[in-house]
Amino acid sequence: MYAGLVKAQELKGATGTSKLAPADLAARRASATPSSATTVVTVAKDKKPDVIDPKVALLAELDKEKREKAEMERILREHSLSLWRVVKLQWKEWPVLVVGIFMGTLNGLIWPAFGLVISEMLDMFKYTGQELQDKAFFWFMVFLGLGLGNVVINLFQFGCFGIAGERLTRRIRETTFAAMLRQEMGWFDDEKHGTGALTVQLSEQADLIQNLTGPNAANLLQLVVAMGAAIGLAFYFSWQLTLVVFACVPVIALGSMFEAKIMQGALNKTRLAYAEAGQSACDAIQNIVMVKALAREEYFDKDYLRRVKVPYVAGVRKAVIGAWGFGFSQAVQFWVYSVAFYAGYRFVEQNSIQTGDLFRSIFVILFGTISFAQAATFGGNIQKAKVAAITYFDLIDRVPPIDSANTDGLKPVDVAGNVQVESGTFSYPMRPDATILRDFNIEALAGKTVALVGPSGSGKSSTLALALRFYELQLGVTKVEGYDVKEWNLAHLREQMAVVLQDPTLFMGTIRENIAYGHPDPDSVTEADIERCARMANIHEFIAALPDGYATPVSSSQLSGGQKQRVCIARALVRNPRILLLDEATAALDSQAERVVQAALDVASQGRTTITVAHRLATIQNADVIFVIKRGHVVEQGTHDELLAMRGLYHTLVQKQQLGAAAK
Ligand SMILES: Nc1ncnc2c1ncn2[C@@H]1O[C@H](COP(=O)(O)OP(=O)(O)OP(=O)(O)O)[C@@H](O)[C@H]1O
Repeated sequence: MYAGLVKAQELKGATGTSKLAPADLAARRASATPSSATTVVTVAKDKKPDVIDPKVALLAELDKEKREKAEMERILREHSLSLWRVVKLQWKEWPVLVVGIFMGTLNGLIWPAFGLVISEMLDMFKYTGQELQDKAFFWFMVFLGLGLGNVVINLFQFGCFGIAGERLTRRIRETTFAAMLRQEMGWFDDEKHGTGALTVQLSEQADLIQNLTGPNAANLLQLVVAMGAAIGLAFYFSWQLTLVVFACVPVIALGSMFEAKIMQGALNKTRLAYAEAGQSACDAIQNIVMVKALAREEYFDKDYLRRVKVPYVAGVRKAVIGAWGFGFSQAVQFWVYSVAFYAGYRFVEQNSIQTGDLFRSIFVILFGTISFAQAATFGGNIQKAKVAAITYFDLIDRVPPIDSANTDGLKPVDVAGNVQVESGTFSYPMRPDATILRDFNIEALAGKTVALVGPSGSGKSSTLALALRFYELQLGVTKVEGYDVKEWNLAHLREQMAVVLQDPTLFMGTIRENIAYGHPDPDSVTEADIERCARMANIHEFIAALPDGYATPVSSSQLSGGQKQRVCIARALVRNPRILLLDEATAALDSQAERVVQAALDVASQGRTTITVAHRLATIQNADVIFVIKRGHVVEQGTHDELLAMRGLYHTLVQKQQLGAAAK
């Protein structure tokens, strides 16, 4: 009774935490010790689901944008991008690119040429009768031809650059993924290379790099050619007038920049103001009980309306400023023409240029700008594209210290399965200051079953990772079959081993595929092999009873944890490994599934070296040698009986488990 009251009060005290902002609550949960975590979870159950504060979310988003920008700037500062390498990336597509470049050049010429044609065409009105009719028909045909040319040119220009771009994307994705898979485990431990970051890199990087190539390159080419041709022709017809127009360019550029700046500032203000209004609504909804109890619905409604007015005003301001800005930047263009025409008139008056050249020059610039404007959609985000290209080249250039693409190294045959770690000192690359194993020695003789036991975090799983050469010792040596693992051919080393982990990992595909790809050459695995391994893993009957048998996709088969684990054991067996590594293979299962899986594992370990990590000591009693590990050091070793007789750590662990079992 008393205990119950204390507990009730503890819970009440804990409800105070509900006052915390959601972010704080989340942070507390994340850092909570197991016992305090339980309390917080209880509180969370009683509480309404956390509402994400829109202002906090927006500030976090703005902060993220700021950090991403800073990181981008850092990458751009510290690395240089060789444009030549980007060009070489597209090398293979040169036939389509040549066509695309040719068409892009023509496309850039089309509008300045049109300007020229118009100015020439105006000339025809000085003719009359048949002559005028002939000229009119001629220009009719010219425009028709220009239209048709436009269709063909655009088709080939964008088609070719588009195809080249898509091929490039595919190649970048393939090479990126291959480069990722090639990296050592330590690389994956870095939070920069977490699953989320890598999948985003895989999906976005190629598209971003395309901004430096593909259709964007087509646009850039068109833009350069259009401007080049327009300026060249304009200069040719009247250099004086062209210089006058040039003098106005900074005004046009300033107009556009001014507009963009004001719009961005207004946009950020509106976003923040909306977020603040949202925060008030969010507060009211989160505390709806109190709002209703106080009958303050109207008050909160008015408060919300008052707050929404701020972003409304900001929005209207933005629209008006935007309209002014747009109008102004358009007007500037006309003002430039007015200056040009007036200057033109003065030049004609002074006889410095002919009227015909004045028109040619003005029309060429006028229509050249149209092409420029069309192509100015080009850009995407060049900065982001450059960062993506730098990151891509960095990744594909990186030669990992433990390189799974390296085909060198020893390939011993007739491996018996001896494993040793001698005087090992080890820390993980991402935590070099934390020594995980110290003066660590274990030996697993061929065909024997060796167990690693000890408190959580003592370094048992790390030992298996060393045998697989996922990581390397800083001091000492890990040997397989008497050879340092560093001397082995990496793929061949791992082919000698199979791993069964605590959480069964099955991949997309059928049960058959999931078993077969355990083999180094999955295509060579026969139906009989698969069935034999499934029988040994004690899962054949179950699979055979499924409507599609081994062809059942694992996603739809709804396998239980124990069944999945047995499929994993079959997959391990199909490799016919000399060394079987079991890392808490039955720990996630209930006792009935554990028995079945344990029986499968007992069969699987026959005739091969087995190194097993286990918390449940009952499962490793029959091991040939048990190593008891404490804080990265082997403190006891021997058989179950020998260790019990020592009355040391192993004895204590067994006693604890027996007590635990008895208590249950
Ligand atoms: N990839 C990693 N990077 C950095 N530290 C790691 C990594 N993996 C494990 N560790 C740390 O190494 C120590 C030993 O971990 P290991 O998994 O080998 O212990 P364990 O004895 O198998 O523990 P458990 O029984 O709980 O699985 C732990 O402190 C763990 O936090």
